[in-house]
Amino acid sequence: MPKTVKVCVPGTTANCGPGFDAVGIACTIYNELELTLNRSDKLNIEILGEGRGIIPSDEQNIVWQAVQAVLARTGKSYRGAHIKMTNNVPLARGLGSSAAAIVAGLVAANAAVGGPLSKQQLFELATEFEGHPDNVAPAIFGGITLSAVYQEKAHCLRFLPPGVLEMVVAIPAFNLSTKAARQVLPETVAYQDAVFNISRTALLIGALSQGAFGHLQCALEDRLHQPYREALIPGMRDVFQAANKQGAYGSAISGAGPCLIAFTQQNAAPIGEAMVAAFKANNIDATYVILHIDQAGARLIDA
Ligand SMILES: Nc1ncnc2c1ncn2[C@@H]1O[C@H](COP(=O)(O)OP(=O)(O)O)[C@@H](O)[C@H]1O
Ligand SMILES: N[C@@H](CCOP(=O)(O)O)C(=O)O
Repeated sequence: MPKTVKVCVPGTTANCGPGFDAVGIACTIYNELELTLNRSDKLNIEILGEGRGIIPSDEQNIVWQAVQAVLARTGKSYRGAHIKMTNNVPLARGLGSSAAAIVAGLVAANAAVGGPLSKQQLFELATEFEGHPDNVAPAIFGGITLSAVYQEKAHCLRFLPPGVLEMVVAIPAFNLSTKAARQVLPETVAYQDAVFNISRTALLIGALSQGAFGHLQCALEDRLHQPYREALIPGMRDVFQAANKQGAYGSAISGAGPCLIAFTQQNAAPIGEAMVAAFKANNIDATYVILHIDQAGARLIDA
């Protein structure tokens, strides 16, 4: 009887303002994946929840491609599988659905063949797949992650802030693929803008690691991606202002957008409602969710 493995992987919010392609946070919104490898040559992919009817259910599926990458790396060969995914992370909204899918495939395949690869090896594979480490790092390790690629190897440090930090995410009713949101970015930036972002990123990590959240208003400022992506997210500045007016510490684009995220320790629901109303005033329907930091990252659960 082929063994079924089941994994749970968090969605993630990347960048956190100035930390473009480097900072990420695992969030309490999850996708689940069941994987059963078999000796047939039939690939059967069942998709429930977000992405049903949209995500490819053949060899093009990135979960299956991630599974194949682990099999190739570990010298195993299976052409048949049953994959069942139950997705809560919305697609192409800036909450790391592609990273969650890749990490789910890697972690499940590794477990299915006896767990030969370490978390660090899975992180390196995941970074190659995704092209940037900031979503896959928190999806694998949980918490707040700082990552960089050095000599073709992905490095990551993870920490948790002291105190409870709530994340209010306004989810507008339109998609924005990360690819499209990267295409609007310039090839080069001004020296002053680079310096501006270095100071904000340094302050951001200090504020998050020390629980000095009062610095977030300044620390979430960014000049490397948000100004260029603003045109793709109608009402962005109004939504930030609405959240801040309700007492949020600060706000940013979640990942490549279009979700916008506000950080707070109180008043989360009024902040979410104000963000939705500000989107509405710009003719954009939206909903909101209140998320916390997922501490564990991708994990095996009982099948
Ligand atoms: N569970 C999944 N299984 C397979 N592919 C997925 C899954 N979730 C997302 N994807 C792929 O990732 C794409 C979205 O990735 P991306 O544009 O990076 O946005 P984000 O990661 O912010 O949600 C989807 O259009 C789809 O092709
Ligand atoms: N650093 C990336 C993050 C993309 O995150 P996603 O959740 O939108 O996939 C970028 O800003 O392009």
